[in-house]
Amino acid sequence: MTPKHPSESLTVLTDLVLPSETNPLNNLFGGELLARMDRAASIAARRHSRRITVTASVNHVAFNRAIPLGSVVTVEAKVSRAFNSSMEIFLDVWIEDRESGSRTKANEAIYTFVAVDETGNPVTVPPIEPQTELEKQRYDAALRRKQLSLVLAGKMNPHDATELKALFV
Ligand SMILES: CCCCCCCCCCCCCCCC(=O)SCCNC(=O)CCNC(=O)[C@H](O)C(C)(C)COP(=O)(O)OP(=O)(O)OC[C@H]1O[C@@H](n2cnc3c(N)ncnc32)[C@H](O)[C@@H]1OP(=O)(O)O
Repeated sequence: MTPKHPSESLTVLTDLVLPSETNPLNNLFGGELLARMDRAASIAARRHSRRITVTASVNHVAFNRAIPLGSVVTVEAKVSRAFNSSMEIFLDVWIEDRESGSRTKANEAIYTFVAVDETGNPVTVPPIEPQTELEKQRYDAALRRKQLSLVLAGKMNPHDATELKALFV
């Protein structure tokens, strides 16, 4: 399969925070943000694989900054690494200052999607070739994160997690 660049899967979703989407502190409800990120990641995974894709795991979410009611929120999703049938999607979440238009990073997350056929069986996806420095950093660390996710899910024996173990020796 011909390799693709992360930029080919770039997905940008911009939307407002409405009252029905907030918690009692008038900030964006965490589950609403998870859903927005899931939608963006799903589209990025489809753009990379051109297949049906399903969420296999939410590997990391950092709610670093509360997002107030009325904010303009942009979720950016890109495939950071493709394995056999699975893809790691890196998400960056930005909020926009109403007056200056400047953007502040609010959150980030990492999701794993798997490409499947019409019967739900995993299928192979194209490899990825990172271009920018950030894309290369995210690509390099992705195997470690995949192994951690599989170990935590009880799908990999920690003894086989070579990349993960290398962190501690
Ligand atoms: C009349 C209508 C007809 C319509 C017909 C057409 C449909 C029209 C399009 C609709 C589109 C809808 C899209 C909906 C999208 C959702 O709504 S997703 C909803 C939430 N997600 C789900 O329901 C997924 C449920 N889980 C699964 O289906 C299976 O567990 C999975 C994810 C396919 C994995 O299956 P598996 O048997 O574990 O397969 P396995 O070969 O062991 O693993 C596959 C890959 O996943 C990786 N993996 C598995 N678990 C993990 C983990 N925890 N962490 C990291 N990696 C993992 C493996 O390492 C492996 O990676 P590769 O080495 O191949 O790269």
